[in-house]
Amino acid sequence: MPLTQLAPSPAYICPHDRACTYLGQAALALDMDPNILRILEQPRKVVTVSIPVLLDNGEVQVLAGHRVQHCDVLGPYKGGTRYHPAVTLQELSALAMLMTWKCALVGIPYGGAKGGIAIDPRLYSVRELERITRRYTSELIKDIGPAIDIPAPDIGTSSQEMAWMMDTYSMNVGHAVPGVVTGKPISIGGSKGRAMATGRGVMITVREALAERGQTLSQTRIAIQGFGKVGAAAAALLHEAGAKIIAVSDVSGAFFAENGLDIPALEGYARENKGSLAGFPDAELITNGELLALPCDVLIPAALEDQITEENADQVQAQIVAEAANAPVTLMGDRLLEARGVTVLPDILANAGGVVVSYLEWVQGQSYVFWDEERVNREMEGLMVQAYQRVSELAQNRQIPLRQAAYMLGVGRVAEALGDRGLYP
Ligand SMILES: NC(=O)c1ccc[n+]([C@@H]2O[C@H](COP(=O)([O-])OP(=O)(O)OC[C@H]3O[C@@H](n4cnc5c(N)ncnc54)[C@H](OP(=O)(O)O)[C@@H]3O)[C@@H](O)[C@H]2O)c1
Ligand SMILES: N[C@@H](CCC(=O)O)C(=O)O
Repeated sequence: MPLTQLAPSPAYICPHDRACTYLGQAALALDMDPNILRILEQPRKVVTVSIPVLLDNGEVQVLAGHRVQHCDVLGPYKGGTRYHPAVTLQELSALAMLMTWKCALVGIPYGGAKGGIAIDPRLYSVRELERITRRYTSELIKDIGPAIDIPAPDIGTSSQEMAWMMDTYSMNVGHAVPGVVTGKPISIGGSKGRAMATGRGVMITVREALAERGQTLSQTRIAIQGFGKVGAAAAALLHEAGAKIIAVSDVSGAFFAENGLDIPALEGYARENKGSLAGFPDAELITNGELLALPCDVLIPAALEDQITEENADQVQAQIVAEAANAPVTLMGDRLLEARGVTVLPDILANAGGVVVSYLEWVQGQSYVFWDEERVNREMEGLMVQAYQRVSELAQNRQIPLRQAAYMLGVGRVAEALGDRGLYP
């Protein structure tokens, strides 16, 4: 297919087609060999396994577990494991591709992957979740490993699932293999700083974007959708840096305070309330949709995909949208924001702090040396600032959006490596 046929079209709406559209744009701008493009459009391996799980009531439920491995040209596949009812192979395929560009953009030697199971983890007991995770890991035993594919947390999973995965893998091979997952507890080789890493990376990219406009985080008004591992960490660090967090949300709704929320109070409330913000008293309850349209300087979607679309992009009042979530803006939403002059900090840049510290965790584990948190944060900040500056410089030189610049850098690095390794082994 000629490259010109891959120009963006509103018909490309599903997550995988959207990812391919951005890839196609980058390929055109890079004048990339069409054979390389054909290879990069498809995942290299898609694994679906059957997971029979014994429920606490004695019934057996059979779940489908997936792992999509997009590209391992630069190193082992890398990416999160998602437990969420909306998980589909097509979604994982798009998210795996994003991981490839993300790792390449920040210059870490990984490819891209994503795995998941279409369940709502809140409907299962801890023991059921353990059985699901262990069986999922056993079924994937030949497809994961420190030199093959290294899972990490994503929506609905945490350091606990990573500990079960590490233990199951280790039992299968007969010795402890901490490097098979990242985002694991510190007691079994996790890294200091990993829990806050994605939120810290978001804070750093927002800070850099503001600095380019001659602004600082202090008193900047920020709305954050999602108060999970990423959203809550971003809120805490931005609040600490002096920003005014005027709204945060979870599935129960959004919580707004014109003069700024008390983020430590929200964190404490969520901790006491099984992670939920439902019923938080010291804020006005609004909807997640209303949060996206609040007058603010920076909007941070940190929950699910497809939150800013052609339906609501016109209502966004922020001047900067920082994609803490993966793919929170649809293709048409992105075009509308761009047309209105809103700066979008793309997911593969803005949320890369998590995988950067995953890499640092893996490096520490491989070398049996563990760093203090200050060192981890410093190393991560160096890679994030460097990536931001390269993306911003290319965007300014070419007069293109930051997303296109980020894709050109990420895709370009992978394409170069693919060409150097040889296309037709
Ligand atoms: N974890 C990482 O290291 C990492 C790194 C890079 C990117 N990301 C991306 O960041 C995003 C969030 O991941 P996470 O790890 O923070 O997941 P998480 O810990 O499971 O948190 C997800 C958050 O989103 C909220 N949410 C879910 N559905 C929602 C809805 N319909 N409307 C509003 N809020 C909703 C959840 O609320 P409830 O708690 O009430 O369900 C929760 O606050 C994902 O796109 C993920 O791929 C994660
Ligand atoms: N799930 C996260 C983290 C991946 C990792 O650390 O491997 C992401 O989307 O970037």
